[in-house]
Amino acid sequence: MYKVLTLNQISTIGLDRLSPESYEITSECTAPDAILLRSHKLQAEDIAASVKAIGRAGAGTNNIPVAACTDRGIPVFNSPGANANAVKELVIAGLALGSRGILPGISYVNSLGHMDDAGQMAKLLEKEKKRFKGNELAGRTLGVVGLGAIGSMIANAALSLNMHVIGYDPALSVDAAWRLPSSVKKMENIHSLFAKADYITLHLPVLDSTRGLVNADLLASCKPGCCLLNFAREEIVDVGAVIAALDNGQLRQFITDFPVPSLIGRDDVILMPHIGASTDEAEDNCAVMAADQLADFLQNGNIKNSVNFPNLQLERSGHCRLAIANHNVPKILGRVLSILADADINILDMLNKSRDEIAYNLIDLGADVSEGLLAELAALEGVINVRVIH
Ligand SMILES: NC(=O)c1ccc[n+]([C@@H]2O[C@H](COP(=O)([O-])OP(=O)(O)OC[C@H]3O[C@@H](n4cnc5c(N)ncnc54)[C@H](O)[C@@H]3O)[C@@H](O)[C@H]2O)c1
Ligand SMILES: O=C(O)CC[C@@H](O)C(=O)O
Repeated sequence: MYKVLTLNQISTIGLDRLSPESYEITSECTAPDAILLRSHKLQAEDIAASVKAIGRAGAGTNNIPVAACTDRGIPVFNSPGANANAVKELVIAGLALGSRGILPGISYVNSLGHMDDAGQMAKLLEKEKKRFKGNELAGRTLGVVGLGAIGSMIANAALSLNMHVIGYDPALSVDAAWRLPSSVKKMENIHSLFAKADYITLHLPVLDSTRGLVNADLLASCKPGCCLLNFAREEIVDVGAVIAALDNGQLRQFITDFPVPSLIGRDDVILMPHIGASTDEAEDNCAVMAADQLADFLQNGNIKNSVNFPNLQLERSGHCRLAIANHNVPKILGRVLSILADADINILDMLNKSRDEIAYNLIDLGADVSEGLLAELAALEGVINVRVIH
């Protein structure tokens, strides 16, 4: 029986993938085998020694101490693309809110509760509606920073709204490049994207290299009157610099899913409570993906969509499987194999892959391994953890 600790509310459609015969799902547990979470800020010291894997039902993993997990040989999984459509739809809504007087228009109408004559109200609205005029998106240029799962969907949607789309992504994957229509113009650097776009939308992860990326220097290069949308992460944008750019007219509007107190109460800011992925569909998709990945790791040692371990899948064969995480240095696998050979244990299949400083091995054996042999493998220099899976 595996114990899975949930640290946020996870869709039941996802949790139902973990059958009650094999899994106990609990929101309180001192020795879980795995943790399943959404945006809960997880501290390294709160990850019990029993934890073998962490599943993030969502895209961003900046709420998880990934480096500490890697050191401890714990794979961290996310659910890439599973909530991309939800974010895309909210960004399209953001573009509409940023181009038309929708929110002030609604507030104005709601302020007329004291009127009881429909004819008079209609007359007043016809007189006042010029205050809420906007511009169309068609013909404007949208700059998309980060052309992954979300950015590429938004680029496609904006093209279908007859916008011009330019994009910047210095680490674009081959798969993401295939998803992008050729009419999306790739920019050489982020400054030229900021200089050309009427609307700029951010869809990149927060990393050491992207923290504070949108700063006073970058904002100084944007087209005066530009509208900036941040549905990526708070830390990517220097809010003080955004407020200064709004005050001096460089930016016309800031629309974000990450409110902070200094942004509240401004007419040129639209704030949402981190609801980019808050749809039934996205929550179900993310939970299903995260639960399936955790189950395949716990039951088979397979790894798919980990942010710190190599992807690795091997059909099951033989009597049992060893899953070994080790530091990515020479000779460790050789030593493991020689211990197995000395114990007369036949290897039926195996796979070994590395990613940065970590290596991971799946080894299918023709016979069971004793506790003593497992301890011998675990004690090898460079081995981080060893698991036998029956
Ligand atoms: N508001 C929300 O609720 C919500 C929901 C989902 C994701 N997100 C955020 O959006 C981010 C993107 O999600 P995704 O699913 O598209 O991820 P993704 O991994 O598919 O795409 C991210 C893209 O950003 C690119 N990138 C990395 N560094 C960059 C840089 N310096 N400049 C430009 N591009 C860069 C990567 O190459 C990649 O193509 C997530 O990391 C998360 O922080 C927010
Ligand atoms: O879980 C959420 O509600 C938000 C998730 C989102 O920020 C993500 O990075 O996928």
